[in-house]
Amino acid sequence: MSAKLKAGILGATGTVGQRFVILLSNHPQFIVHAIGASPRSAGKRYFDTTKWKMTIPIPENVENMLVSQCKPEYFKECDVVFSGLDADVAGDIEMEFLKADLAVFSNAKNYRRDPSVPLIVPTVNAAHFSIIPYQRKLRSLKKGFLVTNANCSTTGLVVALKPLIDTFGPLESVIVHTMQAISGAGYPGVSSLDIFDNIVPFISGEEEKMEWETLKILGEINADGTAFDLLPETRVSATCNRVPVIDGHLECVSIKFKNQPPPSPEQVTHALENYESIANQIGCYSAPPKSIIVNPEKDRPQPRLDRDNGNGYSVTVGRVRTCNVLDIKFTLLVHNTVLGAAGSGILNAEIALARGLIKQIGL
Ligand SMILES: NC(=O)C1=CN([C@@H]2O[C@H](COP(=O)(O)OP(=O)(O)OC[C@H]3O[C@@H](n4cnc5c(N)ncnc54)[C@H](OP(=O)(O)O)[C@@H]3O)[C@@H](O)[C@H]2O)C=CC1
Ligand SMILES: N[C@@H](CC(=O)OP(=O)(O)O)C(=O)O
Repeated sequence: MSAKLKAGILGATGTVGQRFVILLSNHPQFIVHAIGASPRSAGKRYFDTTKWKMTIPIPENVENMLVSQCKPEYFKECDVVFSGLDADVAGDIEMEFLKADLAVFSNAKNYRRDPSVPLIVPTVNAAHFSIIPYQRKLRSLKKGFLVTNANCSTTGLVVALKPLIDTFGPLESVIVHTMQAISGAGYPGVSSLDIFDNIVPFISGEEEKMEWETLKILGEINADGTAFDLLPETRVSATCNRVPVIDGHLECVSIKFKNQPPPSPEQVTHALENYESIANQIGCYSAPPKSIIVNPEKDRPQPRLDRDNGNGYSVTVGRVRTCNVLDIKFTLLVHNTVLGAAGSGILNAEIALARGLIKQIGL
């Protein structure tokens, strides 16, 4: 395959869409070919209709592109379609794109629980791509498929839990408290009067998503690639808070292992530091050199200082220590719009490409 694959972005004007635009500029395998948003934006130049909130300018190849409606006919030349659509509309639109036999990588929550749709955090459960042949058969697709990535807070959590389960066996319980950035709520999102000088101890639906998605992602796919088995026996309890930070979700995690006695904090640190994901092993362009960075300083990770580690694709862990109630506790940080959203979609597409699942249109 020589030329770059043509990428479409649905919801290109939004918080996640803007991150897609940044991460795809200068990508060696994908080039932005079509962008879509709501009827409010359709027909306008990207520069004119987007409330650009990134700290670097709009890439030149996209600023003058015309935004189209999110209809498959405008994206039929795209080899891959990334969706950063609002969940209120993602369900219907993504299904139309799937029916048009396009390869869709979705950030929205709508299909994460679908039994034939994989929920993939690229540095955790790339093995779940094996459901795609079954999904295609089920829906009579030749080259299209739908892959979802996870809720942003769930993403950070499962990256840290994966090497611990692999090394020390099943977890009995996980208790997590989040401090989530405002960019997680999109734009304009949380009103300044609610979040300035304040913390909001509620994010609608977030705790339920963390508690359920963790079990699908860390569970197994069955031997014939036709179903997911949720992680058995592990109970997850999440409490989610919105804090006045722009990007980067911080999470305080306590865990109890099934096998006793549990590993020491040093053994846990070693397992986290030495974790290598499939995305690394196959040499994906966006895979960070280390999926997990353990920072030994006593007051890290911190959102402003650590969210860009691994270009936003690494999860940073710190404060690994004994828990007096469960076994081990630690703090982690995930960049919510990179690994927690657009970055996962792109890295998932890189893995799908390496696995031969994406067929270039016109070749
Ligand atoms: N922000 C984050 O950290 C994360 C977000 N997600 C998920 O990603 C998705 C996008 O989130 P986010 O970027 O924050 O949201 P935003 O509200 O910032 O952006 C929403 C996007 O959807 C488009 N849109 C709205 N209505 C329609 C419509 N009727 N037809 C077509 N397009 C429409 C908007 O276009 P327009 O500008 O024209 O209105 C905009 O491009 C959501 O499903 C969210 O849950 C997932 C993980 C993390
Ligand atoms: N709810 C997350 C962002 C998000 O949109 O998540 P989801 O894709 O699971 O709906 C946050 O507020 O930080």
